[in-house]
Amino acid sequence: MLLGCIGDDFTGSSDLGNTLTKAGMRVTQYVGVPDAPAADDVEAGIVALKSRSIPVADAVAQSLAALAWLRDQGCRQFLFKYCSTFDSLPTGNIGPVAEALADALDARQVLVCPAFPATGRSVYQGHLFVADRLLSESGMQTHPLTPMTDPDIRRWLGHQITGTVGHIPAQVVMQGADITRIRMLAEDAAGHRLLVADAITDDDLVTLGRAAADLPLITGGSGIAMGLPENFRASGLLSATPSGWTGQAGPAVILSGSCSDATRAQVARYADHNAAREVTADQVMSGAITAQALADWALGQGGAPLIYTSADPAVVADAQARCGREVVATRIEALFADLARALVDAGVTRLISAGGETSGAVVGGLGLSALQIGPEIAPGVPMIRASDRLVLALKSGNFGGPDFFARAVAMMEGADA
Ligand SMILES: Nc1ncnc2c1ncn2[C@@H]1O[C@H](COP(=O)(O)OP(=O)(O)O)[C@@H](O)[C@H]1O
Ligand SMILES: O=C(O)[C@@H](O)C(=O)COP(=O)(O)O
Repeated sequence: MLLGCIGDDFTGSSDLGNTLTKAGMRVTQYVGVPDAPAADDVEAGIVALKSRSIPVADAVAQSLAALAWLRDQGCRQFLFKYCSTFDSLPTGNIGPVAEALADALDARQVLVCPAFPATGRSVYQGHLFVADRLLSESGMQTHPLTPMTDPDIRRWLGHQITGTVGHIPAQVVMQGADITRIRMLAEDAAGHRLLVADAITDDDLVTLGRAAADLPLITGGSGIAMGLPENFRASGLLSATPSGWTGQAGPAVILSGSCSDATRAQVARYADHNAAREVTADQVMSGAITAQALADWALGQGGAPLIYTSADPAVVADAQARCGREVVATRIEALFADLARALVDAGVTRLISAGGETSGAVVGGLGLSALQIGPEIAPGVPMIRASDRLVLALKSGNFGGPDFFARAVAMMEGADA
């Protein structure tokens, strides 16, 4: 294994897997820290954690355990993947995990770059944009778990870390990898270890990847990985043969716990023409609905039914105010975990899950350990083979076009979308 990656959620990890696979690496995504060695042919291993919204100390401990396992697999470089919308609280986990990994690796210059231009995320003057909106006006300011109310990534990260934050401006990145490296050294000399890097285009990300060829630790969204495979290829370290992929026939079900604007639009579009069942937070909290009852409903429908808790920000806020943010989230996620297990036990072979925390619960509920990353359904969302009879898609809340669910159902069967 060459590149060792730690993802702070499951959709994010598969997004990273997608970037690395498209750039020609053989990628496996692991569900938590494995207790056995990796297969010999894995070139990039991604340990997917569910550490985005857990207490800081737990996120640090789990990330260090993942790092230790990846080091044991012989990795030469490490990447910490978080969300392209920098999902974290001001007291949150990205900074402390990055600092702990940097300490463990003795890393002096650590890039921090959530940019992912293919999905509209760019970083300019240290500020994160989603398309033409600042992060704090993009819808992310009402995220159920990590409301992003400040678009200045340097300031947000500064709340989280013990050290100081440096900056690599776009004007530097655009001058190429050598000038970028010189700026990184200057930031290091000024005492900054975590360096927020601007990136507006894929070319900027490739430049940053080239500039980071010798760095032990890189952090960011999946975009920051774009330039890394080429560094390994240029050193003659990558195998030329891509791994094969086949689709999966059989029953399909869609589960959606994401409340993002994009997912709610996808839910509305899909529900217009397909069997769809909404589950409310109150039904989950009161126990009025069970996973088995929902599985029975889904299995009785034709086509690929959708079960969703996705709701408007006001509805979510109301449930959280009455029951507590974490309690509601935990109960809904537990329902999705039980539901996923019941569906797969009953013969479902294609499962699509929308939402990072939701997908973590789904994959956890299925008791999976290693996932093969396949072709892309939409930017940031690959198909994933979980076993010889189960194919998954783990969709980030914000990703995919309005017809994502129908497209995923078709592509996962092996049909053209
Ligand atoms: N109706 C609802 N009320 C309150 N919380 C909800 C509701 N539906 C989903 N949630 C919770 O909101 C969170 C959504 O996060 P996630 O699945 O990561 O989606 P995203 O990818 O959009 O961030 C989950 O913890 C989920 O359980
Ligand atoms: O970087 C991204 O935007 C995604 O890969 C990601 O991390 C997904 O997180 P969710 O939006 O919570 O699904």
